[in-house]
Amino acid sequence: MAEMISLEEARSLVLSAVFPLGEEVVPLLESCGRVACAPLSSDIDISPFAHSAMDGFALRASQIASATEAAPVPLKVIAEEAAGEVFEGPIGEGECVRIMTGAPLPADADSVVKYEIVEVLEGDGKPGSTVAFAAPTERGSNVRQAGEEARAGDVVIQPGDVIGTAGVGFLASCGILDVPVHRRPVVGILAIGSELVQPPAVPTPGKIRNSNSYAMAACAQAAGAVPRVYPIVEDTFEALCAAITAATAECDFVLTTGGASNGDFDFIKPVVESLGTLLMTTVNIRPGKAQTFGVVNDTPVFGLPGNPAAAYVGFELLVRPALRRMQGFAHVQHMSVQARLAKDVRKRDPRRIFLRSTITRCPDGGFEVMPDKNQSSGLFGPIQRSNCLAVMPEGLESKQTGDLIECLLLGVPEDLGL
Ligand SMILES: Nc1nc2c(c(=O)[nH]1)N[C@H]1C(S)=C(S)[C@@H](COP(=O)(O)OP(=O)(O)OC[C@H]3O[C@@H](n4cnc5c(N)ncnc54)[C@H](O)[C@@H]3O)O[C@H]1N2
Ligand code: MOO
Repeated sequence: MAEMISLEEARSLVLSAVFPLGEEVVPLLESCGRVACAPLSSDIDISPFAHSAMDGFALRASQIASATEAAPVPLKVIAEEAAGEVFEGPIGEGECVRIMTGAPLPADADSVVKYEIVEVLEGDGKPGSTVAFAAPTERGSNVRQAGEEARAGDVVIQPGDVIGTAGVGFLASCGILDVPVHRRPVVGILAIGSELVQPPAVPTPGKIRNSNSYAMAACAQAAGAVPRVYPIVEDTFEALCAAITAATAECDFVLTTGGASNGDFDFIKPVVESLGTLLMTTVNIRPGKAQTFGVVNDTPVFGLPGNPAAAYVGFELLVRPALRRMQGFAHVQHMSVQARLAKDVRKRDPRRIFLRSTITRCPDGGFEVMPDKNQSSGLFGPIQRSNCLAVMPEGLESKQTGDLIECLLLGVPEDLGL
């Protein structure tokens, strides 16, 4: 096993060890944002019948083919048809039917002319009135055909499609209220560290509050997974072995923070190695080069570093893609854009550096990015204040104000304020 690997190698290693989970059937509303895992088809044509797209008059285009401003064609209104009603009668040569949007097109009609361009000659435009048409219309005008969107039996959502908000409506029109989707992974979250106390307890000297478990649970939830937070694990080989054994038996994916480096009390690497297969220990990124990954009890185990920012970055770059892959998503990485740096960045570490930063849109339509002044790997605050990670590539090349830099967007554009 190579000691330090690139982010790309690490990501493909992690992704090759995880697979889309099996099916669960969820109520339609809960399927939004989930990935379908079976073909879904409609039981009826959509729409079920040809209907009017306008409030107007239903007729045959041939009836008003000769209509001009100078010689409008008058027609008698013989009936009115509202949405939900069906007009079954014939429409004679000199006749038309007043029709509302959504009402079925009468069998004898092939077009609808909207109110606005029809003149009422006699009456109020309702049955018994006479209306005049001053221009011809095209056959099929203002008519939505039966089965325009789908025919009964057509597959409307394919396996692998992400069901969006409109997809929920589409499935409702198909009569589907129970949707088979890929299961969300249950992610066991374990904070390792004898120095940790559980909030809200006030730490005694030498102790700190366990904030990572909360952040990682939030990250897992934001990635679509179901977090299961376990008690703090003390820094001993035996305690960690027991905790990992239990969590791998109960979860689809296990995540730890801390104990990932080479200190005297860092046990995640030896524990994964002794219980299963250790696949990775170190990635060429900052913050967070200590990134352990392996498989125990057929369950992926990811050991993130203990420093909060290092754990966060490791999660977003390596764990989130795995959790998305397990839910069947084809796209597993954050979107990135190029932005102009708002200040000089000196590079003193050859690792690829992910700067906690704020990206904004410039008046010219481009983007500008300002790295937070505090890039300590021990802090959550700068990440809370940021909306992206600006990426300084491997090597020691610094960047100047105005240079373009890749930025990974952390969240949806509305939340990012872009
Ligand atoms: N000799 C070396 N020492 C260290 C190296 C190195 O290469 N050589 N790497 C440093 C880097 S980089 C990192 S990152 C850390 C990663 O180490 P660990 O994963 O073993 O992290 P810990 O030592 O357990 O903790 C680091 C730091 O974070 C605090 N922490 C831990 N867990 C939590 C939690 N759940 N909530 C809040 N804060 C937490 C912990 O108290 C420490 O302050 O190693 C460096 N050392
Ligand atoms: O892995 Mo560390 O985050 O550079 O402190």
